[in-house]
Amino acid sequence: MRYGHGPEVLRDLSFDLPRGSFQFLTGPSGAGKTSLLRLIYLAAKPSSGRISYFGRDAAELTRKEMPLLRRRIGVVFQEFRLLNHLSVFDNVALPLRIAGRRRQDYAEDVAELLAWVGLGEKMDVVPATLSGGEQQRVAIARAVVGQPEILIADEPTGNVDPEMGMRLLRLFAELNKLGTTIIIATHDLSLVRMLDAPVMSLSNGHLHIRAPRSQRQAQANAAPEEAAAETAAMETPDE
Ligand SMILES: Nc1ncnc2c1ncn2[C@@H]1O[C@H](COP(=O)(O)OP(=O)(O)OP(=O)(O)O)[C@@H](O)[C@H]1O
Repeated sequence: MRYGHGPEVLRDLSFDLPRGSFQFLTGPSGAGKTSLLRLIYLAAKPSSGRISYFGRDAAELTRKEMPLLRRRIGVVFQEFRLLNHLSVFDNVALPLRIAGRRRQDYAEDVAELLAWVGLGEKMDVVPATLSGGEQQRVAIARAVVGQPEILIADEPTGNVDPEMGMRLLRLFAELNKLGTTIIIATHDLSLVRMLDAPVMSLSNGHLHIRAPRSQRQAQANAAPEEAAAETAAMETPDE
């Protein structure tokens, strides 16, 4: 991927996000994490190469199919993208309304989710009156409320304290247990260590994927020398 005639920001990437998997995406600032998430969300097109979704080549999706596909994906953007003419409650309920659900059927779920992210008292205010961390939690609640098939989150805990960060990670882990495929970009390695998940690591536009901790430990027990060599080869500057 390149922007305009600029240099390649991502190159030689090839990977699958297996259905129901959970992965972290890490890498230094400017490594291309947001660009990769934008490709995955189909908000940007690869300059060359192919992305396929649920077995379909993304380039072949029609104008009608694209919004339908996006409804199956929940996204937490770095800049939140909340609607300021709607209350916090209505921002979170928006994906359900778009999906044709009735207010009386979802009101309780939305209120419960907002209470879980610590915003039970702020349901009726507009997002502009909230702090950055509170707005981030509204964006997260909106992304997860419809139990999307895929959740893409760009630094979803960037503006909250460590305790809330762990709470949000638990929310993502619960969603993953219900079957949602999750990819979370983060600089926060303490978050990464909390889950036994694979870590996709970007550096200078290249990607490498580190297996989950338990898998690496099992390998180390089975073949200690090979595992040590592999670990040395995969060591990255951010861990
Ligand atoms: N709209 C754009 N136009 C031109 N170049 C861009 C644009 N967006 C990003 N870039 C460049 O692409 C590279 C990767 O940026 P990207 O935002 O994907 O990195 P990142 O890993 O998400 O960084 P951070 O952790 O700081 O958010 C950077 O060199 C950046 O300058």
